Amino acid sequence: MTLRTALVRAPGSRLAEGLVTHADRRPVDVGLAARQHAAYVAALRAAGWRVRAVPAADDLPDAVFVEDTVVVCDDLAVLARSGAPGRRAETVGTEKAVRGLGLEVTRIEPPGTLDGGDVLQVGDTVYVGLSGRTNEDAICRLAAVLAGRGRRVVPVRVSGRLHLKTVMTALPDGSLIGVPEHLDTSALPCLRVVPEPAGAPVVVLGEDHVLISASAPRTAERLRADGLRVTVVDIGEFEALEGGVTCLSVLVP
Ligand SMILES: CN(C)C(=N)NCCC[C@H](N)C(=O)O
Repeated sequence: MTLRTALVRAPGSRLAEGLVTHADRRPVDVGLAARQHAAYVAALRAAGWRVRAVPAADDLPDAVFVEDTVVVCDDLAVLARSGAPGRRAETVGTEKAVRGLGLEVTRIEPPGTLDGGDVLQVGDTVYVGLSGRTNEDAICRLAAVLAGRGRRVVPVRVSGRLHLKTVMTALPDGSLIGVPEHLDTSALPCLRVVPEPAGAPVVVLGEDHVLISASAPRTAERLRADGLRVTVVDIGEFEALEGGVTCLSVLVP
C-alpha cells in the first residue's frame, strides 16, 4: 500500500453545472477553477503528499469533489453512495484509484446514502454528519464496518449546510473547529468557533501544518497565532459550488 498519498480529480468542462443546494448560484469560471485546482494540488505536493489522480469524469460536473466518493480508514476504502443520485457514478473512477493503491474495498449499499464530506476522522473517533446527503442507514453500516478497524462512529446532525465538513473539521491536535449554528453540538466534546464560515474546513497536511481557504483570512491569522503553519489556497470557484478545501482531495496517510 502507498502511504501519504492524496487522491485528487481534475475539474471537468461541465464544472459550472455542479449542484448548488444552500447558496445562491453564481457563474463559475472553468479556466480559473482549473488554475485554482492546480495550485491546490501543488500545495499538497509541497507539503510532502504524493498525488495520485482519479481518472477524470468530464460528464460528471461535481466529480472534482472527490472527497465525497470514498472514506478511507487504514487499509479500507468504503465507497460512498451519494445522497445526490446524479453523483453516484463518480465512484467508478474512485474505485479504480483505491484498488490501485492496494486498499480493501467495501461500499455503502441502498437504502444507505453517504457523502464523504460528512465523514470527519479524528483519531479513533469518526464524526458522521446526518445531513441532506447522509442517512441513518449509511451511518449504521459505516459504524459496523469501521468497528472492525477500532473506530467509534458519532452521528452529528447538520442543518442548513451541505456536509459536516462544510461546518466542522479538526486541527492537527484533534480539536474541533467550526460554526455551531448548523450543528447539533450535544455529542461533541467542544467546538472552537471560527470567525468566518469559510474557516471551518481545514485540511491537516502535517502535525503542525494546515491548509485553509483564502476566504478565511481571520481564521488563518488565528491559527498562525496558535503556532500552526498555515498554507492558504484560493478555491473561490469551488466555493461557488459549495465546496471547501477538504472536498478536493482524499488523504491516505
Ligand atoms: C465538505 N464538502 C462541502 C464536500 N465534501 N463536498 C462539496 C460538494 C459540492 C457539490 N457541488 C455538491 O453539491 O455535491
